[in-house]
Amino acid sequence: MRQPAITATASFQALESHAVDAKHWQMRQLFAADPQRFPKLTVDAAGLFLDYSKNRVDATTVGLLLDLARERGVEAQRDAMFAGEKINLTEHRAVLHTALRLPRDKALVVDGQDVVADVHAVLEHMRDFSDRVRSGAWLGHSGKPITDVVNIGIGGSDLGPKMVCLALRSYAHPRLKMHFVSNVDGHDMDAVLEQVDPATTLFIVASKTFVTAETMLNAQTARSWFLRHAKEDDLARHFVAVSTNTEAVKAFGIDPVNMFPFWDWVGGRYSVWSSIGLAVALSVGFGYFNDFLAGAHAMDEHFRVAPLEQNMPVLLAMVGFWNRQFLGCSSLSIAPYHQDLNRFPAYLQQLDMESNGKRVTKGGVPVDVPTCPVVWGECGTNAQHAYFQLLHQGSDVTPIDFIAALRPTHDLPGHHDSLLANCFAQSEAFMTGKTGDEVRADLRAQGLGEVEAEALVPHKTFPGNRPSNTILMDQLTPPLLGALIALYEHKTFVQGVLWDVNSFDQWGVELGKVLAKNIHHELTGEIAPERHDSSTNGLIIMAKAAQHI
Ligand SMILES: O=P(O)(O)OC[C@H]1O[C@H](O)[C@H](O)[C@@H](O)[C@@H]1O
Repeated sequence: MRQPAITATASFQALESHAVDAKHWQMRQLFAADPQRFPKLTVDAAGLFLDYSKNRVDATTVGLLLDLARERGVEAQRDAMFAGEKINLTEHRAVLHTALRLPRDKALVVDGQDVVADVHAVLEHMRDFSDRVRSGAWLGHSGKPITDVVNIGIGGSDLGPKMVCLALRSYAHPRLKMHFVSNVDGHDMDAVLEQVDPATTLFIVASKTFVTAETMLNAQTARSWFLRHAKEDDLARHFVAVSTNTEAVKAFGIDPVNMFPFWDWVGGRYSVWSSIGLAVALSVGFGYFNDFLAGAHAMDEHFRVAPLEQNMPVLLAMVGFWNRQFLGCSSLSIAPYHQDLNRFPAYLQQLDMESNGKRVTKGGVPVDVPTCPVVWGECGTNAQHAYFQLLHQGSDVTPIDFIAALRPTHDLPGHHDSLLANCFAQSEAFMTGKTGDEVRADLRAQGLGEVEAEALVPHKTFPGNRPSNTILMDQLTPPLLGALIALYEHKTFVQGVLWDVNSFDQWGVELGKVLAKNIHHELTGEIAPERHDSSTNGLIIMAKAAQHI
């Protein structure tokens, strides 16, 4: 059913009127006026805690935002996704990453097929394989156990497994070193190959389509390198594939016995829960991988049944929408105060920006409001010493999601309190800021004269009133990491529903791929690069000239 333009809905218009004043509210005053603000604007789900009280919202704002969620059909569309309806309209596909984490005793029939049974059959294969590699029963061609695993994939076939392996570092198998090669830039592969021994290395070629140019070239390079040290017959002990494309896997020379399938209803950026997570299962073991799935399932169940007022993904999405729409925030910064979540901002970039980086509705007309903000970030406290300056005093307001674990997974004394102190202090500073009068008083107390003090006041003033969310968990465990990722998946889904975009295609990546193929022919062949604009022609000519030096 075609949705009306969002600006034409009654709830959006009610929000617009409310925002006239509300967007100027001072959070300092909101906190001072209501001692219950923290308990009112916080929520628990699946082991996670979300504090969204440091946003320019109150209970009325949240109520109006939830009216909008209802009017846009978030609940019905959520149910359609969970039921396996083909909500990815431009590709005529269901969207069922949630089915990848359904327990074995559930059933979900899509196109006459029980997908839960299919999922668990592949999970069994992953369990068996990962157990054998981890125990040392799976041997390389010279009879030695595997010591290094190289995941070759890009986008969703890289960011998920890489981020999760890093995040669950403290659960990793001591013998297995994980490597990830994604870039077509040979330096990426080169840096890994120089560290590994062909006799003890397992390559996972991970690609949903098994046609992605970067992955295919990297896989061929790995294969040629391997065959310089071993025989064709040895390949089966060192190369496995993860894909939906059995024919292409066979054509590459990987025995389908060593292939871990998944399905077209799993989007690349939602695929870490599928066999794309094989690297994770190898690193942390199948038991923890299962716990990771269970944590995501707990968040799924919360998202599916919790009333919108207590629904964490919905609240996170709606507050994000408020900031984007009414405060004009065009970017969102992710600040994990956990070094093991180092790759989480990069993971969220693909999840959010590839899903909702769209400008037309499902019906093909322009969305009449701004859509997905730019998502970016870095771990705290490092980020504080790099770009937090701009977040505190720059001319744009950038909301921040702080993410932290209350307890560390290391036992080094003295670090964790300092980390958390910084995390909480930053959200406090973004909210309260520091007024000119406060700066003035400080400077005078330090003994500065009036002229000198006045000259410094504007530079040392913090506007404050800058929004942030804080997401806390007990420890970064497999289930809580699963819940965290699922939280953001569903947040992305809800925002896609508001904007009425298809969050599950990514046509925007295609044009560059086609043009790169053309230019590649020109760089490597005799074709004169004169079909382009003068800039592109000029760059191609420079590259060709340099290669002939
Ligand atoms: O897994 P693959 O089929 O190799 O795709 C890898 C990636 O490349 C594509 O260009 C898409 O933009 C991503 O959504 C996808 O995750």
